[in-house]
Amino acid sequence: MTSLSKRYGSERVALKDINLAFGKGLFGLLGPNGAGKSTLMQIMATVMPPTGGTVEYGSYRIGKNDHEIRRILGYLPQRLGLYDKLTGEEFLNYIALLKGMKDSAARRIKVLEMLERVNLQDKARRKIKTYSGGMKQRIGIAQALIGDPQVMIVDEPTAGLDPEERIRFRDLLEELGLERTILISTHIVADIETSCNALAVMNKGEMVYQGTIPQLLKKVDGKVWTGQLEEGDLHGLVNRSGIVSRRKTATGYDIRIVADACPFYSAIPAVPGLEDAYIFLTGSGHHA
Ligand SMILES: Nc1ncnc2c1ncn2[C@@H]1O[C@H](COP(=O)(O)OP(=O)(O)OP(=O)(O)O)[C@@H](O)[C@H]1O
Repeated sequence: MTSLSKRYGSERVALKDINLAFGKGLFGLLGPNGAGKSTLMQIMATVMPPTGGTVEYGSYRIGKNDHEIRRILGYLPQRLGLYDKLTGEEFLNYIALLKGMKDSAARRIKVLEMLERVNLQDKARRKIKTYSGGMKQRIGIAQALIGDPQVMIVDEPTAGLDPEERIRFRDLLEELGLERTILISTHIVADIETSCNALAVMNKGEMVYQGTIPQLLKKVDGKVWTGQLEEGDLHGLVNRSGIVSRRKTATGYDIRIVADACPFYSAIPAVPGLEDAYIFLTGSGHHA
């Protein structure tokens, strides 16, 4: 994508001059709420036109070849309207029909294959309203997979999932990423830390980083500190938006913070992690 931009009305700029490229595998799009991730994904999924710039899938271009693009694309939006009264199997059958699979026998085979792929074959005949959050997300992935897309766009898929479901879902995406391009957006660093090699970080409509995780970690080398602060000293801290974590102790706080120089007298350098780099780029730390 080249020089992509999006304005809502005349005032709100949701995307500013975004340039991004990706190949096969899992690609993470990380950013705080309101960064513009959903806007970017909706444009990529041909759901909404950009105000400027271009998006290309090989030789196809958004706005010109939308029909062709939709055939190679699977999309799981942030809020997928699921038909609660349908069973998982009925829902997938309906989506397959919408995607143009007219032959009912072929459709049935496809639906069963998808249910197995996301490990919901045992729940196929249960109504979606009885599904857990994780199961709903997996049926969401199954619907996106019908048509065997080369590219999948998955918007904040782990929101509202418990830790166990989150890991299971991450494993599923990792497996699916072996065969195709998957773009996954999240504001939770742990969602992409172990599974994505390449990532982009967005903040306030701008792309503030694009590259690999090891390259990103190098940016914060020597800038991460840990130490204890007395209760009253916390508010005197200059770079509070750099606070990565803050844990209350009997006498004050255990602090982890990103700062160019030693932020307080007892702070010692720490080995950087992705969360530190994310706070460094977006300044979305725990404002004390
Ligand atoms: N339909 C809309 N009309 C006006 N402004 C919008 C619209 N949709 C999004 N925005 C604004 O555009 C900006 C980017 O929103 P977007 O939903 O793309 O961010 P996000 O990174 O996906 O965050 P979230 O995870 O909270 O959805 C925000 O300031 C948001 O308020």
